[in-house]
Amino acid sequence: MWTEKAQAKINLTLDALYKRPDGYHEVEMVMQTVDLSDHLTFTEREADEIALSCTAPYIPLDERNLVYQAAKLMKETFGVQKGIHIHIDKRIPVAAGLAGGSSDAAATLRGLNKVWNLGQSLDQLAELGAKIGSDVPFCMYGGTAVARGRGEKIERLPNTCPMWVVLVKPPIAVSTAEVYGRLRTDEIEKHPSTKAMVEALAKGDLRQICAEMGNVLEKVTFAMHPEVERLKSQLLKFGAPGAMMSGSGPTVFALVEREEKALRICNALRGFSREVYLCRFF
Ligand SMILES: C[C@](O)(CO)[C@H](O)COP(=O)(O)OP(=O)(O)OC[C@H]1O[C@@H](n2ccc(N)nc2=O)[C@H](O)[C@@H]1O
Ligand SMILES: Nc1ncnc2c1ncn2[C@@H]1O[C@H](COP(=O)(O)OP(=O)(O)OP(=O)(O)O)[C@@H](O)[C@H]1O
Repeated sequence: MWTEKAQAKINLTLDALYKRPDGYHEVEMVMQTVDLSDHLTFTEREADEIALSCTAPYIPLDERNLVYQAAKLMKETFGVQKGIHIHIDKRIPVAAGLAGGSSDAAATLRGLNKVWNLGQSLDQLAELGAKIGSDVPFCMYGGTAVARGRGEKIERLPNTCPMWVVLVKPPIAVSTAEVYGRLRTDEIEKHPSTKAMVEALAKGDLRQICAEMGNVLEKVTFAMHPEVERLKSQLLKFGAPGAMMSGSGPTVFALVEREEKALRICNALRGFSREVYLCRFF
């Protein structure tokens, strides 16, 4: 038996430069993992099959699950003729913009690399993970990083100071494909600056980090779901120095330096939302 943690991520910046001929957007994003994680347990089984179980009842346990896809990819790539049972203890909210599925897929590649003794490096696993989804390579490494290309080209950054993060997820699901599909890159008013965010992180200056946050998908998701923008305004109203939507949403997050203040904001938000999480950069 082997266990792996799959960390959630937030986007500190998300910029889309243009739509590529392959349908994906060329992006530039500063990404950060937080200590909110799914726990995956791997148990070898007799029959040469992939079997999944999950604590969340509404998640598919077949080929639609990114964990299944990751296990199948490992079996096919390395010709493994062994069975595996993977249990997902789901703690990351689903379809939230927190890369839950992508991080589970990355954890599956890492886990099976160990269980089946395949000897692959993290870089090799990240390259393989890109076949499953654009966020998987970043999730392979975690920490702080710049992601480019369609998200799969990762430049790792040194760890920054461990800020507190308040996450709030409204009770709606957002399709990443639909949000990107509605984005018009020629109409983007302000592109976030990767360079300025990287400098702010290197200094560990929360005010500056908050000032440099930007996500070009916010406008699209806010237009579809005004309650997401309202939650962001509430985070700011309750005293967060900076707040933004993560990925394609609908989760919004606030960065806070001190734990007491983060707890105060969490408590205030609980009056408006059932899904409020307190975590830290990880
Ligand atoms: C929104 C983010 O989560 C931010 O980190 C990512 O950019 C999306 O990552 P992801 O969910 O792993 O995305 P994928 O599963 O690869 O793609 C889902 C869909 O989003 C759109 N997509 C995704 C990534 C990208 N750079 N450009 C896109 O236009 C495509 O329509 C694609 O079919
Ligand atoms: N292991 C998994 N965990 C969660 N959802 C999964 C998983 N595998 C497949 N899915 C499906 O993928 C969809 C998106 O879920 P996920 O939690 O990965 O979204 P997300 O947090 O928005 O990810 P991203 O930020 O990468 O776009 C859900 O509708 C879910 O049914």
